Amino acid sequence: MQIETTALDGVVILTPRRFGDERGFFSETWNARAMAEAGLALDFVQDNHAWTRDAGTVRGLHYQAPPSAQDKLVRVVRGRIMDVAVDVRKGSPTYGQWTGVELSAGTGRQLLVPRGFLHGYATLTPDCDVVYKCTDYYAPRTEGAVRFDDPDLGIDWGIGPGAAILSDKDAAAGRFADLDSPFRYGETA
Ligand SMILES: Cc1cn([C@H]2C[C@H](O)[C@@H](COP(=O)(O)OP(=O)(O)O[C@H]3O[C@H](C)C(=O)[C@H](O)[C@H]3O)O2)c(=O)[nH]c1=O
Repeated sequence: MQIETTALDGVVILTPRRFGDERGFFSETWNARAMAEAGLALDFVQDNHAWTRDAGTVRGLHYQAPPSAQDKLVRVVRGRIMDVAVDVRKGSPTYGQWTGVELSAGTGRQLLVPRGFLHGYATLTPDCDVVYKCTDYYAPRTEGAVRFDDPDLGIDWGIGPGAAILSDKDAAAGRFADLDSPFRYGETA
């Protein structure tokens, strides 16, 4: 498994090895021992699968607050997305900064988004299947959300200037400047 760091400490790109042959390929997309050996021992308890019909759709930016904070391991099994993490750990030297990584079925790249980060993605193709593992269960009452197009964040989602397709919930999300993040840099609980 190849591991690449990003500008945000803790947000890492994982690319599992693919064994190709005349039939296609085989890949171990997650291996607890390999992750632990890489210092990424995470106890995932929930797998998610989101199918999105149209390109130009944005899901996010969301987090779940402690005690339901989630680390997420995101990958794409059909199509291509721009996967984005925003640092919302108070006291972090990269607080309010974002990183975007293209994930696709073609590359098999995965993004590890730890607790303490807002997460969202934009679909760059129609008919996108995104699957991701979480280290805590769904707890909607603990959810925090920020508008994907907040000017204070300045995220380039790779979907051009046209209106993004959003859920009503995401369209009503608040400003980053109004966020009272429950996360603090250096705290893991
Ligand atoms: C997240 C979630 C949702 N649901 C139900 C609740 C709603 O009836 C329906 C759609 O939920 P929502 O609109 O919150 O889905 P997304 O907009 O894709 O939300 C996700 O978007 C970004 C990318 C994230 O990282 C989070 O995992 C999550 O917030 O699925 C569940 O039953 N369990 C869950 O874990």
